Amino acid sequence: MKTDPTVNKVISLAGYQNEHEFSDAARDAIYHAIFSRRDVRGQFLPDPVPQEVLARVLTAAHFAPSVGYMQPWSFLLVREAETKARIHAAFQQANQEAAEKFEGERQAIYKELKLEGIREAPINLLITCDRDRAGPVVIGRTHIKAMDLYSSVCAVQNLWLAARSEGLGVGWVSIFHQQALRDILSLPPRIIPVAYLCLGYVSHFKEKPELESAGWRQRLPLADLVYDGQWEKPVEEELRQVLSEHQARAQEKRRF
Ligand SMILES: Cc1cc2c(cc1C)N(C[C@H](O)[C@H](O)[C@H](O)COP(=O)(O)O)c1[nH]c(=O)[nH]c(=O)c1N2
Repeated sequence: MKTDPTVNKVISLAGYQNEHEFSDAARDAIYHAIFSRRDVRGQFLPDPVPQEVLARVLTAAHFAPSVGYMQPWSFLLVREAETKARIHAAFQQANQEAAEKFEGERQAIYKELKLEGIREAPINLLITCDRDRAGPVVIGRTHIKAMDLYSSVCAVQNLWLAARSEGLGVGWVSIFHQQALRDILSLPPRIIPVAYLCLGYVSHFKEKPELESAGWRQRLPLADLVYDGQWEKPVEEELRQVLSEHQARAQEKRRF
């Protein structure tokens, strides 16, 4: 393989665009994980998750980017049935309150949705953010304090994708009063409960987001969300078409 410095491209029969890109198979695997990842609520199997597998997905989470390399996350494993039952009761209370926010047919659909797998998933995992992990001044967080929270969310996404590649489902449950999680899991005040996740092997991964299948909400057209230099100024038609085509390919699980 050779690099043509004038165009900064690798010239090779293998069809690589540049010397840093993954092989086709590796790249396909990354996109496959992204497009086939699902929020899992109702398909958990009781099969135990081997420690090796759990260690791999937690390591993936720990290698997420973080503001000022703060690594504000911790990973609180919840595996005892009794603690899960308390968490589930907290969910049920909050979920009842949430259902009341919708009216008529919308409320009926809401009540039909299964929005957690707390008791069925063998592992529940709380990913947190320690707002004091790296002292009062953190590179990149001086003006926007929420950057540490965003960093913990990056860890969540790493774990979610790694889990998909392991055949493990992940479901995010956020229908809680934060104080309930704090009380049940003894979190000190500086610790923010960022993501309560249900984790385990699954009978199957659904093709589409469950909220899409339930008619709650559809995936938005990407081309309408990409702007050109100014808020809501559309990009050129050619790029809009390429974006639409890629969204269709992703939805139909065709190769990129
Ligand atoms: C911050 C956050 C919080 C929640 C979620 C996600 C995220 C990112 N999601 C999952 C959400 O409904 C799901 O991601 C979308 O419906 C899209 O589906 P897929 O994840 O693509 O399957 C989610 N799902 C659920 O059943 N109960 C919940 O409380 C939550 N909470």
